Amino acid sequence: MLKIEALAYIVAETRDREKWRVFGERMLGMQAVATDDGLGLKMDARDFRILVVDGDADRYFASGWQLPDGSALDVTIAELRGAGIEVTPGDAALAASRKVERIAFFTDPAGNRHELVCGDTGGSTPFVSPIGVHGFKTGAQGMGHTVLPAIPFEPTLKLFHDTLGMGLSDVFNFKPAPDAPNIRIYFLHAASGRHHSLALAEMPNPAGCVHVMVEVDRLTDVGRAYDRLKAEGVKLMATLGEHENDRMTSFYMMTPGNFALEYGYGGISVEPGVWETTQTSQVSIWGHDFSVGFQ
Ligand SMILES: Cc1ccc(O)c(O)c1CC[C@@H]1C(=O)CC[C@]2(C)C(=O)CC[C@@H]12
Ligand SMILES: [Fe+2]
Repeated sequence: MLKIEALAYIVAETRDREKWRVFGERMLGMQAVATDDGLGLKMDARDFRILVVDGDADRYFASGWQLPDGSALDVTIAELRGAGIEVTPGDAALAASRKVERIAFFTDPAGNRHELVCGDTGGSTPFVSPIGVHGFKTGAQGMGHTVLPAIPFEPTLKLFHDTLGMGLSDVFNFKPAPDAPNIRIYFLHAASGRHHSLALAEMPNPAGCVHVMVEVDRLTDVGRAYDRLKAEGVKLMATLGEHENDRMTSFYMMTPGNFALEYGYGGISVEPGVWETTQTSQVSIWGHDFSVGFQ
């Protein structure tokens, strides 16, 4: 049974918090806040949606998944254990770090760390962007989506689709070159109906994440962010474009965590249990030139 509501937060590890602070405020337009054990980037009333903690590498660390309450968390833990996944209850220090009532974590077959959480113990001060971004589209649909490396693909998909019950919104058999083998990218929704909260990509990634997507509530703020790239010295990974599957208008940039971030507007929602899986035939209906990322 699908209990996961949304991607609540992501955690990155860093050797240089200051780089993330400048990137978060000046490039993304989020609010930097000091937390007990890291740097938080605030996108809405929640204390943070991106948490940056100290580590010995600059990479993605974990995905935080929202459960509605403690009993949903217990059920989800039991389902994972029933499928042979080892789940560890988090202690009070970990719950305090993430500002949640309860937390448990597990590693998927591809080696990605996931945190299951319920309850928000942080504050609820309104979001005010330091550079005038109007707002991020979060709420019940969470902070956005994450695309994780998924090799081996089948058991990783099985965990999220069969065991956790996330719905398959769209499947993509991506051909990087005309004669190259297919790379599967499968897009999964949670209960709140964001077109995808998670995508599993059949490709390795040394930083632990292919990209994270955040959505603003005005197209103007995507355009303004695009304009800021050069001044902030941020590397463009894909030009502006609109995806065929979720109709998101976005561009991609590199983060201080060595994974990409998609900054978008206007993605569609799906109705869980009703939506029938689509098969996308192209990355985008216009734009999204990924070749710039390799220059
Ligand atoms: C195809 C697609 C639909 C909706 C999305 O939100 C979305 O991020 C994507 C693109 C996924 C994918 C990626 O992130 C890594 C680089 C990829 C493999 C490409 O080179 C094209 C498609 C890209
Ligand atoms: Fe994306």
